[in-house]
Amino acid sequence: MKIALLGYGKMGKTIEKLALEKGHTIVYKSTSNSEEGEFQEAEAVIEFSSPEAAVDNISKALNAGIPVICGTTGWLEKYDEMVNLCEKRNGSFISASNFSVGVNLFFNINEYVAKLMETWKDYTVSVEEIHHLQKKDAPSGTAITLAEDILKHSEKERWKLDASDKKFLNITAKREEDVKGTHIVSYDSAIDSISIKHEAHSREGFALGAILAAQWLQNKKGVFTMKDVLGIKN
Ligand SMILES: NC(=O)C1=CN([C@@H]2O[C@H](COP(=O)(O)OP(=O)(O)OC[C@H]3O[C@@H](n4cnc5c(N)ncnc54)[C@H](OP(=O)(O)O)[C@@H]3O)[C@@H](O)[C@H]2O)C=CC1
Ligand SMILES: O=C(O)C1=N[C@H](C(=O)O)C[C@H](O)C1
Repeated sequence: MKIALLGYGKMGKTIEKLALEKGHTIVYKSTSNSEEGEFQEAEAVIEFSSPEAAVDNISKALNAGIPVICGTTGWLEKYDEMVNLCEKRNGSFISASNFSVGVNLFFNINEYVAKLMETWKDYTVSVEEIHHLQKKDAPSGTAITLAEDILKHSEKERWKLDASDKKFLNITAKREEDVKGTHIVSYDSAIDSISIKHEAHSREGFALGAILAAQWLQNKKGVFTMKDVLGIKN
């Protein structure tokens, strides 16, 4: 597969290394605004850049008729706009807050636990995420996905970063040296606590998932999720 990397930082470089090991070719890589024509020969665009750059990059790739895998977080208020553009262009698009297999399994575990805990009102649910010091967005995209899945089974109004009011689902975001990505969902009562945790040991899981998604998307049209790629059912 001929891959264009829009965003060539920590993730772009990890994807390049693993893609080359798997026999793919990197035909283009960029750390700034691109013109559509520059990556026209790519069979997949893999976009891991910044919240400010993602929409422009995705739009250019969809307009160029190239399947897009987007891992960038922090731009989701424009997600529907990108879905509409993909449909208009008869394109192919997958965006995920987290491409690792482990986290996508964890999403299902989270929903299962949320359903189970729905009737046990003595427990207060909260989400905590810990990432490296360079991360630009907070809370993480993964924490937002976890919170939104919990909210389907909760009376909380919505999630909120550093919420003290019990009507909100509290998300805490911590930044520590070199943490690749840790997410903890806790249910606390006066008597005890229950928690589930996912901890990434490297960025390879995210990168492998993005390459897998790019391969899976070849010759498919539409907007898909990582659950489609992995065949995970709710
Ligand atoms: N969905 C998932 O599984 C995962 C998602 N992420 C997300 O991916 C994104 C990138 O993460 P990470 O690689 O760690 O971040 P980095 O900061 O290490 O890399 C981002 C790269 O994007 C470049 N960039 C900035 N503007 C543009 C632009 N207009 N076009 C192309 N590239 C641009 C930056 O260049 P410069 O340094 O010159 O500014 C940099 O090379 C983040 O949003 C992060 O949250 C991260 C891991 C997993
Ligand atoms: O910025 C990161 O590093 C990560 N970002 C994603 C997120 O915001 O959830 C995924 C992963 O946790 C690493």
